[in-house]
Amino acid sequence: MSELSQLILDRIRDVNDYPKPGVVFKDITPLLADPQAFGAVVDALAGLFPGVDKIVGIEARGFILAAPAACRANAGFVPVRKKGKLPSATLEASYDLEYGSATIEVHQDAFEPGDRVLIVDDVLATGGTAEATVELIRRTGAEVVGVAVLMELAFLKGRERLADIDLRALVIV
Ligand SMILES: O=P(O)(O)OC[C@H]1O[C@H](OP(=O)(O)OP(=O)(O)O)[C@H](O)[C@@H]1O
Ligand SMILES: Nc1ncnc2[nH]cnc12
Repeated sequence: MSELSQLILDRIRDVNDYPKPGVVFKDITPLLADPQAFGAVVDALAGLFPGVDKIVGIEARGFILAAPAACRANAGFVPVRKKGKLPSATLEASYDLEYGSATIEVHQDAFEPGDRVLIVDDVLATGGTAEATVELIRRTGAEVVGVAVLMELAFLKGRERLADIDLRALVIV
């Protein structure tokens, strides 16, 4: 196992039965509290897909990783937010995730024509959130070059829902 993988795994805490019975929640707050680990993760995410124009972060935990990664990669940051939070005209998509359902939005004018876009999030579980985000970005006319996550929960098979996407995870459990 790589040094980075170990650094990450040692700083993600399992919380049983949160937010619902049966769910093992991957709590990234210990990792975020460690500046060396946080910095290494941001650097790694920013380096996975060189040359992207925009990095999209998904509210809320995705913002924590995607915004510094965008800065580091010299790319623009675009927020995908839960419904009702973006002030200008939006596109929206609804989806199910491991423990619920939600509707997300992006500003219609968030991308330039032909923008190459990377989606960054903390956890890929069922893949519902990432799949809906890919759909949203494609509807704007921009190109999704990949999805980069800190942690993939392989047993939930989210990767199968993103068959046409270059999906990279810093750790897979
Ligand atoms: O692969 P999926 O089953 O779709 O689950 C993954 C999503 O779930 C979490 O977000 P959540 O909606 O809990 O929002 P939060 O970031 O505000 O905690 C996580 O940050 C991912 O975005
Ligand atoms: N098990 C889990 N832990 C943390 N975030 C998640 N998002 C979806 N499933 C999750």
